[in-house]
Amino acid sequence: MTDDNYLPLHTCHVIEPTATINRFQFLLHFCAASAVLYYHASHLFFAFHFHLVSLTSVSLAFIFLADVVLFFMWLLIQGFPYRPVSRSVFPERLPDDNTLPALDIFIMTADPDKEPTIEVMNTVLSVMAIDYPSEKLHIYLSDDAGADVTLCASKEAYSLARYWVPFCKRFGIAVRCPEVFFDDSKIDQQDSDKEFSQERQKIKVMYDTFKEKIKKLKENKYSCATRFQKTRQEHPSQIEIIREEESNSTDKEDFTIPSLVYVSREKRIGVQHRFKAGALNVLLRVSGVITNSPYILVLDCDMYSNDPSSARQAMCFHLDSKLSPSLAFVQFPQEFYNISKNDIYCAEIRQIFKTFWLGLDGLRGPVLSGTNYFVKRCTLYGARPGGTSNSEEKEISRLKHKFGNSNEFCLSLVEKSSHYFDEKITTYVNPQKENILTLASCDYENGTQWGERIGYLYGSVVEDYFTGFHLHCCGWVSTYCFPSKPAFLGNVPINFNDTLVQNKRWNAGLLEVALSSHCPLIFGISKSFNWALQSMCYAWLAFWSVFSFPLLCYGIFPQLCFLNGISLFPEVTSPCFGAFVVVFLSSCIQHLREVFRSGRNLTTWCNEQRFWMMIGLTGQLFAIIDVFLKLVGISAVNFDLTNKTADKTQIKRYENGVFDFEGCSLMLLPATTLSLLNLGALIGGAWQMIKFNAMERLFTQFIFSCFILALSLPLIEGILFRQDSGRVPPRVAFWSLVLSGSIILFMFIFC
Ligand SMILES: O=c1ccn([C@@H]2O[C@H](COP(=O)(O)OP(=O)(O)O[C@H]3O[C@H](CO)[C@@H](O)[C@H](O)[C@H]3O)[C@@H](O)[C@H]2O)c(=O)[nH]1
Ligand SMILES: [Mn+2]
Repeated sequence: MTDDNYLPLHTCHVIEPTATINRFQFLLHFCAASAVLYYHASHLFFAFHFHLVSLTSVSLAFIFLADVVLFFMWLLIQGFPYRPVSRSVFPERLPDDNTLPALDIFIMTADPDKEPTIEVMNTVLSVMAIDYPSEKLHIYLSDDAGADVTLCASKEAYSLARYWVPFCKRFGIAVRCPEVFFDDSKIDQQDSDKEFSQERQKIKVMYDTFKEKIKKLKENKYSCATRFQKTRQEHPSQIEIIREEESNSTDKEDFTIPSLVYVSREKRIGVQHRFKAGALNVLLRVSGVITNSPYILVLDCDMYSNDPSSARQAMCFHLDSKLSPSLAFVQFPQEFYNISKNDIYCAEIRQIFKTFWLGLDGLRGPVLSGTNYFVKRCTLYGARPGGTSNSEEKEISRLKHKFGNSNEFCLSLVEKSSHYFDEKITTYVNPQKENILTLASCDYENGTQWGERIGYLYGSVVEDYFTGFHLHCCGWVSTYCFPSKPAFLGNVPINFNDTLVQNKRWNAGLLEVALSSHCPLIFGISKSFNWALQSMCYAWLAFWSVFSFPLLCYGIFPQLCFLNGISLFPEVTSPCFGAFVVVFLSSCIQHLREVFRSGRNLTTWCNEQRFWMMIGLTGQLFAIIDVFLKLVGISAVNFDLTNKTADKTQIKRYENGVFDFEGCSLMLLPATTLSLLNLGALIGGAWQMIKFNAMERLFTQFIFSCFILALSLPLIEGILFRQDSGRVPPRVAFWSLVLSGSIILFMFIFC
């Protein structure tokens, strides 16, 4: 092919005029925010001059500190809007199928109660049927619970796949997750093709039987022979290669189906198992000796494949000869199937997936996001971009030092494809089982570099962010593939407590990285301009939880001052007031522009403002406490699994956009207390404002309190007016009433 008729596999362009407007807005906001900081600083100086300790001076001090933190975070966030890009891919230009690389798919599950087996199996079936040569696809299911039901269900799923996969490929089914396909409510067209309808009916019966079997498995009526006495916390490693039987070939038509490997690593009480990162590292090793595909797709168990062409889309980047030598992974957005129209918990994570990652894509690439990414295997083994390894690095004894004492695994590092798997005849030569089981044992990693330099990194419960950051630091880049049809769809928590627990984990994990030796502020910031911006973005995420500090300050001091008729902000008629208005409006407009650009509306804007406030005062605050407790050695930060089940009342409340606080712990207390305090201050302050005719002086604080009240309405309602089980738990309501009441009383008595 000559250069003239070379057709690119993908294109990329900067999103304009957004990028230019963003830069202009930066200048405007910078000036106004500096003026506000100057105003606060000078007032603080005068206040301290007159009274060292008074409500006014203390409040001004905290508001000043809060603004400094906000300003710092605002500076860090500037990398995201600097150069947003959008990409297109052309999978039809890929070389023919037999030159496509092999792909291992990792699916992670950890608890059959919180993660319904049928959903996990739907994920498995959906990826088995993707549009990619079956003999080049290998699916690995990691089961951290070591649950028999998952193993048995996998075998059942495999049997079903022998019909499901050919059916999908023959009729070119658009969504290859059986549950979605057979969900009658989602079928929009009456298909007249008789053969198709007959086949569909036949497979539907099979699928229903399959579901029935799994239900029985769960009820223990249907048993599957087990060899071990197992519990979730303690079980030996177990690996089963579920593969195609040579017989029965008449049913299978011309299609082979991908292999499925069930992996449950060893677990022992008292031994750290490193959560998802630990499970991923086991899969890396086990798959290394079985199939050793050069690319890996990682999926959470609830993320089914919604577009069978996703692997080919990803290959448009990985197979581009220019980009490929430095490309570590292709990230797809996380999108969700069970989000309600209201999306009160902002589960869409719009800002991350619809704005920030587009921005990072224009720098060195998006953050590794846990699921929906296609990573190049060797990058996880510590390889450097474009680097050729010297012969020393290929010496098995040296490799063992880093990678552990397995001949098989170390051989897999130097050989292109594993000797256990013969690609031509697509059957496994049965690997020596003992050797593979060792790779999944608790002790294998002792004394090796796994988790520190190799594989997924330990040390943070956001193993994805941490590992991706490490890859970027090693010089790799990533790309963001955001097709209009969602490539994968997952499940979001639909009550406030689950959302809170999830957000707390993310924030704690990010803060762990911020406080580690890998702090993005130190790491890599001086390499180049793009790198500096990229590191700032990483740092913004790492320090995300510090937003709780300005939120606490703004939730306490303006209210206390308003209650006492003290003014914290300039009068409406003063020229300084303008700077405050510009800062406030500019940040609102920036946010609104983002929301509209993501195809969302004013409701999303309100929801995000409210959610930001609520999480800042709960999840983020407790994340800081969690990390602090870890630092002083009192407790560890845990990976609390997100619940993926819900009952009917919960679903109904969620669909109706009603906040569901059921099950919330005292973690909710700061948010509820401050919302009541704001309500009290608003009433008391407004009364004072009228009585002393201080409209002009206190107007800003009045408006500010009204704004907070509007944001905190669901909390107020949940404490004071609701009776259903989704209200704020009585224990939390009681304590927040006591606390906010005492603060207000204290103010009346002593100030
Ligand atoms: O010890 C564990 C804990 C979790 N998981 C699996 O990890 C996945 C993600 O867990 P989930 O509870 O669904 O967490 P989320 O908060 O929804 O996950 C987000 O955040 C995680 C980091 O905290 C990332 O790993 C995920 O990919 C990302 O979707 C699930 O498939 C789990 O089965 C394990 O395999 N072992
Ligand atoms: Mn999840």
